[in-house]
Parts: sequence; C-alpha cells; structure tokens
Amino acid sequence: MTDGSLLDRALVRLEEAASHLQIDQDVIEKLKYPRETTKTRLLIRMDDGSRKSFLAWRCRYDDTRGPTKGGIRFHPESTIEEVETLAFWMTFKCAVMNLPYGGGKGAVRVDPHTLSKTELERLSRAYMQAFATTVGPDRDIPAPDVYTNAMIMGWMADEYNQITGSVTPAVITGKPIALGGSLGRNDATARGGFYLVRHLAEELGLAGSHTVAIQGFGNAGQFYAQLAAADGHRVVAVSDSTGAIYRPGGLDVARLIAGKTAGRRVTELAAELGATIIAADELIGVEADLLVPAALEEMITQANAATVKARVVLELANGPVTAEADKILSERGVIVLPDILANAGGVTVSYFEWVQNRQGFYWDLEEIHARLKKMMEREGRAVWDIAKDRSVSVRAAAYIHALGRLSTAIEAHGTQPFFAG
Ligand SMILES: NC(=O)C1=CN([C@@H]2O[C@H](COP(=O)(O)OP(=O)(O)OC[C@H]3O[C@@H](n4cnc5c(N)ncnc54)[C@H](O)[C@@H]3O)[C@@H](O)[C@H]2O)C=CC1
Ligand SMILES: O=C(O)CCC(=O)C(=O)O
Repeated sequence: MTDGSLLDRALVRLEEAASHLQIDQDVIEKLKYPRETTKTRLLIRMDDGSRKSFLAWRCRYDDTRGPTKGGIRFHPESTIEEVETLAFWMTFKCAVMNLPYGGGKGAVRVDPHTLSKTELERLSRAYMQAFATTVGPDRDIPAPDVYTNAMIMGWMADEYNQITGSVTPAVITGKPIALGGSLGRNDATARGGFYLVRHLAEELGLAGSHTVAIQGFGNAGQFYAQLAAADGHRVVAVSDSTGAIYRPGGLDVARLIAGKTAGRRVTELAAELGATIIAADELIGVEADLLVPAALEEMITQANAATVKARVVLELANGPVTAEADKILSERGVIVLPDILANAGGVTVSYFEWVQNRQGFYWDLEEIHARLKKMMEREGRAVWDIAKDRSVSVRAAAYIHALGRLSTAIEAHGTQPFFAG
C-alpha cells in the first residue's frame, strides 16, 4: 500500500495521460472528482426475525459521454473510496471502448456468503429501493461485479419494475436470459481479454501454446481458464480467496470449475487434481507465460512485482497492479494489458444487452461474439499503436486513447457548470 487514497493513486494515471496531450485544465479538473456519490443504509429483515443494516453506495462519476454504467459489488471490505475509484475506472473503460456511457459503480458492505438466499434477495431489492431514482436506462445502468450475479440483477430489475410500474429491462444488465439478459454476457469479461491476447499474440510473444496463472477463480477467472484451455493453453495455477494451487503440467479446468460450482475451495481440489497447494501470494510468481489477476485491487505491488515471471499480465480485475508495481514490471520487460482495456469485454456485452433491450430485438450468440471480437481488436490495436508510436506503456496508451475521447466530449458540452458531489 502506498501514499494517498485509492482514488489519488488511480488519478496518477490521468495525470500521466494528460502530460501526453494538449488538454484543457478544466477537463482534468472535471475528471478528478466524482460527480455524485450517494450513501445509504439498507435495513433488511433477517430470516431469524432480527433486523440488520448494511452500508451501500452508488457513484455516478462522470456522465459526459452518456448515462453512467458500472457494476454493483457485494463485499465485506467495500468502502466509498473503492466505489468512487471503480467508477473512475469505468469512466475511462467506456471511453476506451467508445461506448456511449460515462462511469458509475455501486457496492454494499456485506459478505454475501453469510446470507441465506432469501436474505440476499431482500438485500438486493433494498438496494434497488434505495437507488431507484439514481438509476434508470438513460441515467445510470448497474450490472454485476464481485460477489453479485445474474440472479441478483434479476431481482433488482424486478424491483425497479415494481417501483416504476413499468417493464424496463434496460435499467440493469447482466440479467438472466429469461428477463432480457444477453447471450454471451456470462463469459464476456474473460472473452474480451481472450480476444485481446489472441489478437496481439505475436507482439506479446504469446503466439502458440502458452501457460497461464490465474488469480481469482470467479466469473472472470473461471471463464478465462475455460477459454484458454479450449484454445490449447495450459492453466498451471489458480487461486481463490482461501488459497492457491499449482500444477506445472496443467490443471484439469473442467474438474476445477465443477468443483468450484459445487461450493469447494480450490485448495480442497488439489489432491484429486494432482496439484500442489501454494501460498496465495506465490501464485503471482509461478512459472507461467501469462499472469491473469482476476480478483481485487492492488494485488501486484512493490512487495511482489519483482517475483513475476510471466512476460504478460492481463488485468481482468480492476486495478490489480499498483503504479509502483507497474514501474517494476516495465523495467523487467513485462507487458501489462491494463484493466480499462483488458476487462472491457464485460461492459461491452452489457452495452449490447442494453441495446437489445431498447430495440426489443435479440441477437444470436455468433453475432455477440463477432461484435465483441471486432471491438476488442479495433480498440486494442488502437491502444497498442499509441503505445508504440509514443513509446509509452500500454496502460498510458489506453488512458491517452480514452482521455482524447473524454476531453472532446467535455469540451463539446461547453461551459455549462457541473456539480461535483
Ligand atoms: N464480472 C464482470 O463482468 C467484471 C468483473 N471485473 C473485475 O474482475 C474481478 C473479479 O470479478 P468477478 O470474477 O466478477 O467476481 P466473482 O465474485 O465472480 O469472483 C471473485 C473471485 O476472486 C476471488 N478472490 C477474492 N479475494 C481474493 C484474493 N485475495 N486472492 C485471490 N482470489 C480472491 C474469489 O474467491 C472469487 O473466486 C473484479 O476486480 C471485478 O471488478 C471487471 C469487469 C467486468
Ligand atoms: O457490465 C457492466 O456494465 C459493468 C461491469 C463492471 O463493473 C466493470 O467493468 O468493472
């Protein structure tokens, strides 16, 4: 952990990108602060009849390029600062991909694993009751993030419809297919990263079969493992919040996923998969060509960056590499494909879901995959070219790419006052 808040540390990337562009200072001033963050307490009835309250937030960081968009996280350590930083990253992610959105994010401070299904449903519905006037298909569109999923999005969509007396599927994305969810949203985050790596494989030195280590084995991590294994690569290490396992010859991904789906920890699967249990942090330094952080922020830091052996880091998580770690990795020739590009497949297919909801006409899976691939390749190539032309990191290039679009939009809005919360 380094100085300043998580948002201060994230803003370093904005300042770096700004130094490469002729940007009006007003643009930077606008992007340095969240436009609006609402905090509330959700009071829900527990199954034993008691009442319990949970802190909850929704941040609309910047809506210059369109309604704010971003997931809702349920995590015991969520903070307002984390929500605002995640919303800042969403602002840049949507701009990198040229999606017609600004950035937002939400969270509830809760460990959802301690709740029964009915308590979880009451909490999800309470979140939507609290933020029903914040969200809206033209205002702010939530989606899943850590420890939330399609079922929770379905409850929230249903609650919104009951409150407004309408059927408005475009208010939230990542819904169950039966409620207007899009085909292909489930694996979109991983698939976007997978398309990016495949497109840049030659440049990254990853052409042909390679080995992969994945930190975090949830939505993003599991689907990445599945896609990589199906493409002939070896997944040699994975971790979850309780530990990590390693097998240089490759793990049986199908059995791993089946085990996790049955509620087991990765370490509980080690023996039957012929894998060794290693310390969670050791996963960062295992022998693998590609390291995929797919858990939480600030996992690769000054303290462990020098142990990374991979030649490429694909950030499926948001903010997994600190600025100090970035520097160490860059000095060691490790290429980092940054979160605002690498994990943008999720929000891109969320955008497709919103478009389909609004037009009332649904695409087949081939069309979703083809559109996602095209967009990841187009924006990925543009970012890569900026990195080469300007001799900057891929992260700096992604911020430059996004900031160009954001500043054009902010300037096009003119001198109207804006309000920062
Ligand atoms: N789900 C989505 O569509 C998107 C997710 N992301 C980001 O991807 C990351 C993962 O999100 P999801 O896969 O959706 O969450 P998830 O809730 O499905 O899975 C999270 C996984 O991380 C593991 N984990 C938690 N703490 C850990 C730790 N300290 N060490 C190792 N593993 C740990 C959990 O055990 C779980 O396996 C987050 O940073 C999220 O913001 C980014 C874009 C879209
Ligand atoms: O799918 C979305 O709208 C947002 C996903 C998200 O929260 C993220 O990309 O971090």
